[in-house]
Amino acid sequence: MPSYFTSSPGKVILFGEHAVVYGKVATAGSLGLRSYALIQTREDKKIEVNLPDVQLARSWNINDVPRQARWEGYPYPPQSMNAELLDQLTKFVDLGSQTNRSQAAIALLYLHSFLTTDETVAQGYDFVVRSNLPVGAGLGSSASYSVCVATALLQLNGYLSAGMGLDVAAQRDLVNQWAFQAEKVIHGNPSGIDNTVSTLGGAVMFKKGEKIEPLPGFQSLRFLLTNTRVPRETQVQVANVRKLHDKFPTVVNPMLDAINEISNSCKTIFSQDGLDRTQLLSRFGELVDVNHGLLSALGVSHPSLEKVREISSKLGLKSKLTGAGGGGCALTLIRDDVTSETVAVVKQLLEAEGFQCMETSVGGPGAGILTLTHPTTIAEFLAHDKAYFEATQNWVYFV
Ligand SMILES: Nc1ncnc2c1ncn2[C@@H]1O[C@H](COP(=O)(O)OP(=O)(O)OP(=O)(O)O)[C@@H](O)[C@H]1O
Ligand SMILES: C[C@@](O)(CCO)CC(=O)[O-]
Ligand SMILES: [Mg+2]
Repeated sequence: MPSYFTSSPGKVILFGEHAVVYGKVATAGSLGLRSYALIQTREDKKIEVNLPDVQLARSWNINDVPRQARWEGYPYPPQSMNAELLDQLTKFVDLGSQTNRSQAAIALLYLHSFLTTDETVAQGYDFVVRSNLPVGAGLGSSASYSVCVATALLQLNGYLSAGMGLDVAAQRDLVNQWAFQAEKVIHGNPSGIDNTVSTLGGAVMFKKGEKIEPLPGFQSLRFLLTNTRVPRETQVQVANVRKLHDKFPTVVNPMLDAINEISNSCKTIFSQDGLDRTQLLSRFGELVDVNHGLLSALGVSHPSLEKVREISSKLGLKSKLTGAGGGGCALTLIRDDVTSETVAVVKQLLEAEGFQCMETSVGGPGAGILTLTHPTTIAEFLAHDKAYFEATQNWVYFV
C-alpha cells in the first residue's frame, strides 16, 4: 500500500508583492514554517480528505469525481484553466459559502481530475494536510498547500517515478506547474511567485515567465514576522489593486515600475563591491520603508500593519507588509547591531497589541517527499507534533 509524506515551505516576499502580478520583479525566500501532507492508497475506492486547518473532513466515492481525458501537453498541465470542470467540482463539493474549505477541496479535486490513474481509481486514497503556517496571513499558506497537493498526487500516481524519464529539474518543474494550477483555483490570478518559492526553496528574484534567479547572500538576513491576525483574502486584495490600476493606469503604472526598481536595487546592494554589511543592512531597511509606502499607496495596508510599523520604528527598525496585505503579516528587518533585548521589547509591544511574532529561518529547502516504509493512519498523522516531521530523516528534496 503506497504511502508518502510530502512537505513544502511557506514564503516571505521581501519586495515586489502585487507588482509581480503585472510582470515586475519580486524578491522572495522560503520560510522554515512548512506544511505536511500524507497520501496513501485505500482499498474501498473512497477519497478520504482531512484538512484540519480549514476544518474539512470529507469522504467521496472516487468514481463520482470527474476525470479528464488525456490532454495536449501531458503530463504538464493544459495552458488554460478548465472553467467547466471548476464549475462541476464546485457543485460536486457543495460547500456553499465556506470559501476556505471549498477552495482547498476544489483545488485538490481539480488536480485529481487530471492526474489520477486507473490504478488509483481502483483503490482510492487518504489525503491529509496540516500546516505550521497561519492560513491566509501572507506567508504563502495556499501555495504551500498547493505544492503539497501537487507533489502528493504526482507521486502517488507515478509521475515522479524513474519510468517517466524526468530528471530532477523536470520533476520540480512538473510539481511547480501543477501547484500553480491549484493556486489559480484558490487565488484566481496568481503571479506564480508563491508556488515557485515553495517548490524550489531558497531565496529568489522572480519575474513572470522568466528564468528564476537565485538571490546571493540572502540567507544571512534576520527578520521578525508579525501576524496581525487580521484576516484577508489574497484574491480580494489583488482584485482591489486591479481596480485601482484600471481606473488610474497612468498613476499606478509608475508605482509598479518603482516597486520593480526596489527589487533591482536589492540585487545591486547584494552584489555591490565595497559596500560593508552595515551599509547593506541600512540600505535594505530604506528599501523596506519605500516598498511599504508604495504598497500603502496602492491601498493594501491596514491600520494593524501601520501599528507594526509605528512600534518597530520607535525602536529604530524598518517594517513592511508582506504578501497580499490588507492585514496578515508584516516583516521587520533585524540588523546585526540590534540586541536581543531590543528584539524582546519589540516582540512584547507587538504581542501586547494581540499580534503573534515569529522568528523563522529564511532560504531553506523547498518541496520534499518521504516514502513511508510502514503505512500510517490518519489519526497517527494528525497526532504527530511539528517537531516529529522536522526530525524525521530521509526527506528527498527537489534540489
Ligand atoms: N493548511 C491548509 N489546509 C487546507 N487549505 C489551506 C491550507 N493553507 C491554505 N489553504 C487554502 O489557502 C487559502 C488561503 O490562501 P490565501 O492566498 O488567501 O492566503 P495565504 O496564501 O496564506 O497568503 P498569501 O497568498 O498572501 O501569501 C485558504 O482559504 C485555503 O483554501
Ligand atoms: C499579492 C501577491 O503578489 C503575492 C501574494 O503572496 C499575489 C501574487 O503574486 O500572486
Ligand atoms: Mg496565497
